[in-house]
Amino acid sequence: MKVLVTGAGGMLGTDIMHAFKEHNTLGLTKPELDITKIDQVTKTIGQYKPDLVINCAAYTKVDDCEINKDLAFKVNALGPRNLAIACQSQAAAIVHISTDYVFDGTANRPYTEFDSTKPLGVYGQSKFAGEQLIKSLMTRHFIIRTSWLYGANGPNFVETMLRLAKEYSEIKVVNDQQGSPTYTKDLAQAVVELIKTPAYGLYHLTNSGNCTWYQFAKEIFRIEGIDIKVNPCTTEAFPRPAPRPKYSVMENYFWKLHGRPPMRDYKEALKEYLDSRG
Ligand SMILES: NC(=O)C1=CN([C@@H]2O[C@H](COP(=O)(O)OP(=O)(O)OC[C@H]3O[C@@H](n4cnc5c(N)ncnc54)[C@H](O)[C@@H]3O)[C@@H](O)[C@H]2O)C=CC1
Repeated sequence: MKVLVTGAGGMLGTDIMHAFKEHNTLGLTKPELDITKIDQVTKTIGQYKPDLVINCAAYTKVDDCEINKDLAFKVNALGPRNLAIACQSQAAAIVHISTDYVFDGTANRPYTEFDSTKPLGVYGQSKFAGEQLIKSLMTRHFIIRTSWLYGANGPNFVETMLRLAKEYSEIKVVNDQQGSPTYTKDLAQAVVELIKTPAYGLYHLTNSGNCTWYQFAKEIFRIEGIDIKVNPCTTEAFPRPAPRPKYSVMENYFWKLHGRPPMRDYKEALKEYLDSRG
């Protein structure tokens, strides 16, 4: 299968490239293909003629999106639209990555793919607009909502905690936001499995289990044997420009209905990630 990966230099994009190395895969970074430029997108996809495009490109700085609203919608909504138009005209399928931030976090049980969305901030709004544009412009789409990503190839929460532990003997971490940390390597492997069938549609895909950021930090330090005092705090005590959902655990319901075993527990995935850092 001929595959084209956008945002191939990003955290998930790099692991997607590894996972798809058995395929005939071309990865393009932002300087090589800017998804906001419709002419570039249609030309590149028209020339390469992929069977599948995997869109890992996004404007992911959640707080910056609040200030740079136009850029957020350009990259996260019009970018996927451009890809959808080009894919549709070349009869290519698309995998598009979306986010738990499409939810407002007021649920008291894991969100399924059937639940209503209500993004709280610009990032979530722009990502949701991207989902809608893809859905309305092409049928052969896999839209994957994932959450709390970490992996070898980008700044992430795990690396931030390990850095802070070198600088401080005591830190505070938010304990009233709950989600499912997900290892980019596991997500990339799940994408490999998913695209084997034409079971198009919307999927929630995360590692199993859930925690607060505070509990996630405690688990990182436990596995690493790091002695640091971690104090739980509220979101209000740690103000950020963009609002975050308090609860964004997602049931991987369609994945389950599709007959797939749950992705492994986040603690097991986290241990493998930490061990791989040496
Ligand atoms: N990091 C996280 O915790 C989560 C991420 N996601 C989604 O997962 C996907 C991958 O995210 P990450 O790998 O973490 O992000 P990342 O920021 O590491 O990678 C995104 C890549 O997109 C590229 N990019 C930005 N604007 C572009 C443009 N106009 N054209 C082409 N490329 C462009 C960047 O250069 C970067 O390499 C994104 O769709 C993101 O919204 C979803 C949930 C959680």
